[in-house]
Amino acid sequence: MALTQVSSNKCAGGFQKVFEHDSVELKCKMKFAVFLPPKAETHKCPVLYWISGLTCTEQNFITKAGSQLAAADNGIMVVAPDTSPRGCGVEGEDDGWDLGTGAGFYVDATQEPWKSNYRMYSYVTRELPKLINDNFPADPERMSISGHSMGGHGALICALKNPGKYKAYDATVLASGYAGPPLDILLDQGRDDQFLSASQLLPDNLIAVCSEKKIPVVFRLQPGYDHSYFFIYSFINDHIKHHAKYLNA
Ligand SMILES: N[C@@H](CCC(=O)N[C@@H](CS)C(=O)NCC(=O)O)C(=O)O
Repeated sequence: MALTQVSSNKCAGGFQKVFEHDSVELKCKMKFAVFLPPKAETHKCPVLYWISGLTCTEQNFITKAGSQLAAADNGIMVVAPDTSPRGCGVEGEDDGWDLGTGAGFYVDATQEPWKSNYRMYSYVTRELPKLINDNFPADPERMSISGHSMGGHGALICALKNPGKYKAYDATVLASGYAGPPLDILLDQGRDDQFLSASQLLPDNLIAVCSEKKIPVVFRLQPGYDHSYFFIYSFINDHIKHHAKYLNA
């Protein structure tokens, strides 16, 4: 599958790049960002997939989260795709900010008019990893997944539906039916997150299930922080290190 380079910037000793390609699953052009640490010049590297939240593109994480220095230090490639198909002309896809364009929810839609394009689950778990493994110095045996908000939920459903595929987990939803290899969840939540006070995020449910199932979870309620990338920027180093512990083991 042909990749077109959209941009390339030297960053943290490596390169922050963006590529475009024709997606088979989504039937449209898709962009994704890839950070290549200096180590990738000479070695195969593990890959951390980051999936973003509502309204994001491949740009939000790479321009706002400040992940590149920690990824360079730990020799980790970071792949951040767009959050939905775009420009497919699906009826209703631009009617609201929380469904459709910029809001693909990392699921494979089953109903018309969504089902032929809105296949973000297959895109992030199959098409994109194959593309990365075929075109970059990636070690296909060492991948993990993390995300924010819609992407935090997406990261956990990808992990739970593919036991053993991802080496580390970092998400905000229930793990009650999980029966795969051990999980180790690091969960940061801003105490002043506007979606938390609107009861749209339910970290207490995750904590309850994890204690019941004896799944290790470190939950940190961070005073004063909201839902924004300023919050992500503040704690991304801990999350990169958390993933590196497993990816570089
Ligand atoms: N409804 C608001 C909120 C959207 C929002 O908070 N999106 C989060 C993910 S759920 C985000 O990462 N926004 C992009 C950014 O802050 O760069 C909007 O449309 O701007």
